[in-house]
Amino acid sequence: MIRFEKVSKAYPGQANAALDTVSVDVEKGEFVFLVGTSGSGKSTFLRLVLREYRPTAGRIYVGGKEINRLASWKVPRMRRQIGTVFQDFRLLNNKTVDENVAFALQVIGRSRSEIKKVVPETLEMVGLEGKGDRMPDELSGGEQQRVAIARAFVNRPQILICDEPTGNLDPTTSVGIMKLLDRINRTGTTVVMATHDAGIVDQMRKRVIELDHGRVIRDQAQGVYGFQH
Ligand SMILES: Nc1ncnc2c1ncn2[C@@H]1O[C@H](COP(=O)(O)OP(=O)(O)OP(=O)(O)O)[C@@H](O)[C@H]1O
Repeated sequence: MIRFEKVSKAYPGQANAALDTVSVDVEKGEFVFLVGTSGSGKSTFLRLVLREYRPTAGRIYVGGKEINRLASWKVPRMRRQIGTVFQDFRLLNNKTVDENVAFALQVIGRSRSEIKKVVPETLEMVGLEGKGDRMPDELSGGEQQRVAIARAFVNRPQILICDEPTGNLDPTTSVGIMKLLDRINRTGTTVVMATHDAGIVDQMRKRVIELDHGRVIRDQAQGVYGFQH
């Protein structure tokens, strides 16, 4: 589903590459944690999958297509198969919960009748039934993140990319969010999640890819956060 072949990325004016000859293969339906100290390249990896940047060298395939060869006008369609969830939720604060989730479908041209059906279903799935009329600032952090996940998942993308989704949440709330991401993964969605949350990584026992100075230094099935050497 996601394949990096000897991918390097150097930002302009930076002496060291943010990613250095990274080769990784993520199969459809996998759940993968990306770990590593601050600045090790996790966000750069995720942004390359979204083609927010192009690599300096190497090839990236998403859903079998080499995304760097894709014409710019095809990029929005490619991104539709990828949902994104961030640490800071990124909700539209002047819109209700319903509107936030519906918006993701409106921009891809779904019909009003479909939106009316799918939005409540998705809110129920993330545990927010009955909260569609609330504004984001009337929700807890955990609930806001559930809205963000509903919005990311509402068009049933093949891939969910999460950049520190529990970074602003307390441990108990984080466990709830991880259960939800696990459920989404079980529907067949590939999940790639960058995190500093050792407790969660150790609990979930999923594949762990560790980056250090832009290089993959560990790729472990059913891994833990900090490997005992
Ligand atoms: N837009 C940019 N321009 C220049 N350098 C950048 C840019 N974005 C990231 N970098 C550099 O690339 C390297 C990797 O950064 P990246 O954000 O990918 O790390 P990270 O592992 O996600 O870190 P964190 O855990 O703090 O989010 C760092 O040295 C960073 O300073």
